[in-house]
Amino acid sequence: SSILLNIPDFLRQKNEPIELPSKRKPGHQAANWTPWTYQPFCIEGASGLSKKYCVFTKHHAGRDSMSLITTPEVAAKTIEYLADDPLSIFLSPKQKDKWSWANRPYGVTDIPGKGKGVVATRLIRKYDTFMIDEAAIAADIVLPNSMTHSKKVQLFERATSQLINPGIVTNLSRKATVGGNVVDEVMLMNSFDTDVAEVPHMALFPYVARINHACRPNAFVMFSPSGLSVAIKAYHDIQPGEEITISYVILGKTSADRHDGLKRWGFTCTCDMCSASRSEIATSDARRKRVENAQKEMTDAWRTGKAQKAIKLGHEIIDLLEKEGLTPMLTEQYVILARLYLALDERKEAEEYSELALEVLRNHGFLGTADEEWDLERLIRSFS
Ligand SMILES: C[S@@+](CC[C@H](N)C(=O)[O-])C[C@H]1O[C@@H](n2cnc3c(N)ncnc32)[C@H](O)[C@@H]1O
Repeated sequence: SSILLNIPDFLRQKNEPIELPSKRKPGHQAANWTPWTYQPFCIEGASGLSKKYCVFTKHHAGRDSMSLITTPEVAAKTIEYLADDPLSIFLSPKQKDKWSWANRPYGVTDIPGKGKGVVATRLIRKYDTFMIDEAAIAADIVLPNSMTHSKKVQLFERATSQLINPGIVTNLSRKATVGGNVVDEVMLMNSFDTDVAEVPHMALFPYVARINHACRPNAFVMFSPSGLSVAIKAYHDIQPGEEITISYVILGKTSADRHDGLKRWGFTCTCDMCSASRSEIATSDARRKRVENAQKEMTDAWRTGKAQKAIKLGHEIIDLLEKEGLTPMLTEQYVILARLYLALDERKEAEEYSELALEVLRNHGFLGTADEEWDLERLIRSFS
């Protein structure tokens, strides 16, 4: 078998009840698997893949505890992030003072046709950060393909059972029957793609996992540098009673592409845009297709020295994005226009578009929480 021997398991007599590996006792001399709470439990990948994947659990990390299913290399790189305080990452000192985990402006409730969902219980203001969450489980994305099903299930079950509160994960299963498993019923339908130590992982954020998808969402997800915590921010004012939604797929896609992107989540989307009339969907798709084509034309025009044409296309794209309500996608266009104007030595226009880009970026929280100085040059440098 390619399962690496786990000594405590190996020594266990047949029929002996399965026990979790012993936890480090407080004050006890640290074992060599520090800082993890349990001895890492490892399984090799499929034959031909030399990588081994292990479960690394840490209690009192994240919300209460966190399990990573990843390579020892990635696990080693995440150690420096385990004590991160997500409030300091996502909130300004003033916002942090006002933050309360108990007094949340939303609740979880049944939503017809979608299972459960999250609904605002108070007014949530445009650009407010109103939910902060930390991964309970994060797993290397190649795992679902590179291993036999039973090995995967073993790793995910171990990752879950070693958490302080496994219910936070298992409660997300929509199956009423017992005998299911975490990977098929919870991870695949509830996790988000995130980079951990620059390696793509799927991460389960138990509170965010209750937020349903909408193609024109009222909120969005921001990841921390470690990829292990997230903040949810409002795109616009959200009224009490309104369902909170995020997009599970990249913004700006046509209905067919959104449909493809949502396949792995295993549901037929019933959001406003998916249930709109054929003609409304066609109008929106036509604009989005035009954005894609105009972006290509703009790049070509720029490459062949037709700066005026590129600028004209840039304005057309901005107009289409505004009509589609795709504000976050405007920043890139503003930056491109700033660069084009700068190249033509039209400094005033360049500054104008740089200001517009910075405003959207700042509002969305992408410039961090500190009052750093940003100007045209720095903006262009960071985007090139
Ligand atoms: C991340 S979970 C969201 C919370 C979930 N509704 C629950 O009850 O736990 C994703 C699942 O919610 C449902 N869902 C999310 N967005 C939906 C939508 N726009 N239309 C229909 N079902 C949706 C699907 O069953 C999907 O697999």
